[in-house]
This record gives sequence, structure tokens and C-alpha cells, in this order.
Amino acid sequence: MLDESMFDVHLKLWALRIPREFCKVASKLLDGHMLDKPRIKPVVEDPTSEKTRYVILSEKVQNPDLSDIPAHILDELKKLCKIETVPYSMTLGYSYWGADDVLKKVLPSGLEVPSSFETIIASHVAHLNIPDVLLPYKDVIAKVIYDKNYPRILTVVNKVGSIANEFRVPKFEVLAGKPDMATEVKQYGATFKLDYGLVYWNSRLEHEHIRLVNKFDQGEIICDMFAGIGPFAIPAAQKRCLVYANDLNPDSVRYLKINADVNKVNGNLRAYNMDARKFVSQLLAVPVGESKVGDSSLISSAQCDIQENMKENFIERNSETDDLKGSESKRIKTRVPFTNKSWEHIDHVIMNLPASALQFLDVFKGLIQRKHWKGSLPWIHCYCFIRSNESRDLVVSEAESLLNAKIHGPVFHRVRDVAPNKAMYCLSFRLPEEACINP
Ligand SMILES: C[S@@+](CC[C@H](N)C(=O)[O-])C[C@H]1O[C@@H](n2cnc3c(N)ncnc32)[C@H](O)[C@@H]1O
Repeated sequence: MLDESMFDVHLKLWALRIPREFCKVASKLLDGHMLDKPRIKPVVEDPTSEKTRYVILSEKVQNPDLSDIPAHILDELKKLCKIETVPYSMTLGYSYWGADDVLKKVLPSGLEVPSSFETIIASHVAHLNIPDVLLPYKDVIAKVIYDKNYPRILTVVNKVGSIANEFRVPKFEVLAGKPDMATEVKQYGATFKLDYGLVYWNSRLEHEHIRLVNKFDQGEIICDMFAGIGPFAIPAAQKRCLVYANDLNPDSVRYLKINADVNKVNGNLRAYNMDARKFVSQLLAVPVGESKVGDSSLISSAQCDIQENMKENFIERNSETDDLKGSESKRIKTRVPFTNKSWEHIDHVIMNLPASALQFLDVFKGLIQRKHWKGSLPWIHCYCFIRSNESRDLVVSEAESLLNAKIHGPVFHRVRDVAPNKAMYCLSFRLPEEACINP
């Protein structure tokens, strides 16, 4: 374990004992000759008298005759008040030094610290990504990060291995602090509760979440196919969009609902827990009663559970509105009631599963029935990774072949670099007319 005494630095200094009322003026005169260390006050109480204080002098002042200080300053001081030189010793210990100072001393020279690993601090969890070369020192690194950030940080975790599971949840080992990864993060005025050990979360996507939500207008209908705990869905609902949000991970959906509650947007958000393909198929399928003879092959034999769910929500909303009086009633009226006709209109579809979202595009092929659809076709915002040796055209042609339709005016936005030769992009385009059924 870490021997904290190895960081002790003993300083033998000189101080001036000065009547407390003259300390301010004396400090000005002694500017440049007093102890100058971060977080250490150079003027301190005199333990022997309340009437005087110690002005601690810099390490450069080595002689008790103060000959290291220019004579004219000493003359001014002596004119000001009676001064007395006293020895002053202090120890700068483990608690004084910053994490960088400590780690530099602990880790073998030649190993880069600590910027060589990444610390994402979200609420009380410090999430490290310690490179292999530093793994033998992971416990000491974690202890130092913990000690130096406590109580802001209560848990230090390290990512283990690469993310291979379908819920995109990294594996973490707790290295210091309490083994609790449930936390709370704030992003652009929204609060997100989450458990790092159970759900996907990436603080570095904050700008992207808000960039996309800024494109939505109040009252627009949003479908988030891979919603996670809601970093697109919640701010969109806060903007009074109507959001259908889905995720395959039951824990993500549990937190999505909690976050809708915490941010008071559950009137504008519906959460679903199913495979994204099934979710979109059900959301956009025209129910049997609405379709003409011959269209019924488009709908699953049982009435879609998702649409049943929406119907209930719609009824609930109306009765809620009926019961409200006065200003509360006005506030509710400004909201658009949750539509139960998602097959008639959706403005934006978000697909943030960069490793495979493109493969889900075929779900739209022939799904929308033009005769039931009202207004423009939806914008699709599909995230993907592109390697430096791959072209954007290749991505577009893959999307086109999955949709079996030509994409007009695709827009790429570079989100962030995820590796030296790989970047995350958002490909946005309006769903092409040819991808729909036009009877
Ligand atoms: C990269 S995360 C994005 C989460 C969130 N949108 C965000 O920006 O932080 C992808 C999410 O898709 C979910 N997911 C993976 N496969 C899925 C599928 N087949 N259907 C629905 N959701 C899926 C994962 O559980 C995960 O929460």
C-alpha cells in the first residue's frame, strides 16, 4: 500500500513576527519575499500571542539577519513597526500534493502520467481507462484519484476489456471507494440517473445530443430507436416534442422512465423495451381498422402491442386535460396531445447504435404507406463509424441498398474520433419517397 510519509517535504524557513494591524502593509512591502506556495497562506496566527502574526518568508531568505531582502524594504519595515525574526518549520505532506505530483513520484520514470489515461468524472464516479502499461499501478492510481477528489468522487472504476455486449455496457472493476455505480449526471439542464454497471452512457456525446435536439422544433414527433437512458429523448421532450423512445436493455428503459419522471416530461415521452426493428415496424404499421382491403398483410396478425399502448396513453392524456382547471389547464393545452397515429406522421428518427445502426435501415423499406402518411417523410439520423480508408459514398450506397431507394442530399456530421483511424459520424437524410409504399 502507499506509504504516505514518502511525500513529506520538510521546510525550514524564517518568519517575521509583526503586530497584526501592520500585517497588510508589511505584506505589500515584502511582495516577492514571502512564501509563495499554492494553497498555503503566508500570513498565519502566532501561537504565542493574539496581538502578533507570523509573515512567513520565502525559502530564498536563508539568513536570520534578513540580508537576502533588499535593505530599503527592511528600512521601510522597521519604520512601520517592531519586527522580530523567528524560525518557522512546516511539512508539506501527502494531503498537500496534487494527484499529478503524487503519481509522478510513485510511478516509474518514463511512464507518462496521468494524462495518458482518461478520467471521465460524472457525478461521484471517476471512470478510468488505464492503459496496459500502467495496469500494475492501477490500485495506487485509483487511491490517489480517490484521495485527491474525495468527497466529490466516491467511487473509482476502471474499464475492463472492450465493449462486446449488445447493450453497449462496458465492464468496470471498482478500484477505490464504494462499489456503487449508480450516479446522476447533468447535461444541458437535464438530469440523468443511471448505473454505469448496467446501462450505456458516454459523457463525450453531450454536444452531439444537444446538436441534434436543436434541429427539432416544438411539437415535432421523434422516434428514438436506441434511446438508452434518454440523452436525446429527454431534452427533446423538454422541448415539447412528442417522443417515442425505445431500448432493448430493460435497465436502460427503467432509467429512461425514471429520467422522464425526474425531468417532468413523462407527458411527452413514451418508453418501450423491444428490439428496434420490431419497435419501428409496430410504430409505423397501419392498424387493420385503418387500412383498406389488401393492406392487411402489412400488419402483424395480432393487433400491435405498441399501438395498444399508445391508445391507452392518449386516453389518459385527454382525461387528464379534462380534469384540469384554470392556468394548469392552459399549460396543458399548449402541449400537443400524444398522437396514437404514429403511422401518419413522424418528423425525426434517431438511430444511435454506430456499430450497426445502418443495418437496421432496411426496416423502413416499404413500411410507410404514403396514402396514410401526412406531410413530409421523416428525417433519419443514423450514426455510424467510418475508418480513414473508407469513404462517405460507401456508407451512402450501403444505406441506399438497404432502403432499396436513392438518398437525396445526405448530410454527414463528424461527431468525434474514436480511434486514430476511425471516427463516429451522423448521417442525416430524409427518408426517400421510393422507400415507401405508394399504392
Ligand atoms: C450507443 S448506445 C446509445 C444510447 C443513447 N442513445 C445515447 O446516445 O447515449 C446504443 C443503445 O442501443 C441499445 N440497443 C442495442 N441493440 C439494440 C436493439 N437491437 N434494439 C434496441 N436497442 C438496442 C443498447 O442497449 C444501447 O442503450
